[in-house]
Amino acid sequence: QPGTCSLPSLSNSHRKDCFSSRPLSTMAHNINYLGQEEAQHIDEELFSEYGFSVDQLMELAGLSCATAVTRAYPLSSLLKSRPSLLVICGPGNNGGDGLVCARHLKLFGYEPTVLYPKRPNKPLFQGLTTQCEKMEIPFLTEMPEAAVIDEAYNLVIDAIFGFSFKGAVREPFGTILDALKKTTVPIASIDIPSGWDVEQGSAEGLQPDMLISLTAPKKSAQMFRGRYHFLGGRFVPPGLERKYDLNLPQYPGTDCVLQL
Ligand SMILES: NC(=O)C1=CN([C@@H]2O[C@H](COP(=O)(O)OP(=O)(O)OC[C@H]3O[C@@H](n4cnc5c(N)ncnc54)[C@H](O)[C@@H]3O)[C@@H](O)[C@H]2O)[C@@H](O)CC1
Ligand SMILES: [K+]
Repeated sequence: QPGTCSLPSLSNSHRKDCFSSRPLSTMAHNINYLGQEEAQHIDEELFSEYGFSVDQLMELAGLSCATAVTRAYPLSSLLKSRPSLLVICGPGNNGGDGLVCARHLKLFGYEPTVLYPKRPNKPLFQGLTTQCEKMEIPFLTEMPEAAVIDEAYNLVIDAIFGFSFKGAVREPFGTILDALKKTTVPIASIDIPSGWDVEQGSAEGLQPDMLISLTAPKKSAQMFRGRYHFLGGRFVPPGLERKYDLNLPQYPGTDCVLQL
């Protein structure tokens, strides 16, 4: 039931139930869940051997995320009178995906607001920020408290950390993740639920309602217990898919996302 706001139960028994009842499509497909290094190697090869640029893939990744959000939380299903969303962007490429996603969601009729506390001093991210500003997307200067988020937004998009996250969370993101853990509005995580170990996940971490895996799911996606798991980033060349034995399911028609 798209758009309802109850969070999934987190009990261990529930976890097992969910795991064994994963949709047949994913199990039958035997998708290769990537380790952290594998994901980083694929990333490097896309640029070095396959001739892509970062901004090209980021655009496709962010568009996939925005499209997946429209599938799981269509405008008509949102509970608040305004279609408000909070997009929280981190300091790396996952944050860049978030900025692209925010821009497309605005074009799709949503009202995103962005929090972007650590901005890399690189033309790519400066350009993406300018594009959002020109799209009249407001930027917050500080993280709202959990109660304020619950009051103001229908959904939080977590674009804080992706597959390069390692170690203990450094500020200001520790405070941001703590506030997010207290919110009750659904969270949609881009690529990895932020703060999760890329391979092991995190039982005490965020429990997003939605996960959008890009290129291929990472190992921690097996611990995802939310309602919606989508695959996006439909740009993998066949040679790369064979080399890493990705065994990706087929995207329907011309779609840029696939629900797993
Ligand atoms: N190859 C692919 O498939 C693509 C990947 N893209 C995105 O790129 C992401 C990976 O991007 P990056 O490699 O830039 O890395 P991330 O965006 O995962 O994060 C790296 C940033 O987080 C910081 N960081 C890492 N650990 C931290 C910690 N413990 N506390 C605080 N800060 C920490 C790093 O200093 C760095 O600034 C993917 O998850 C995906 O979202 C897309 O943009 C394009 C296609
Ligand atoms: K994330």
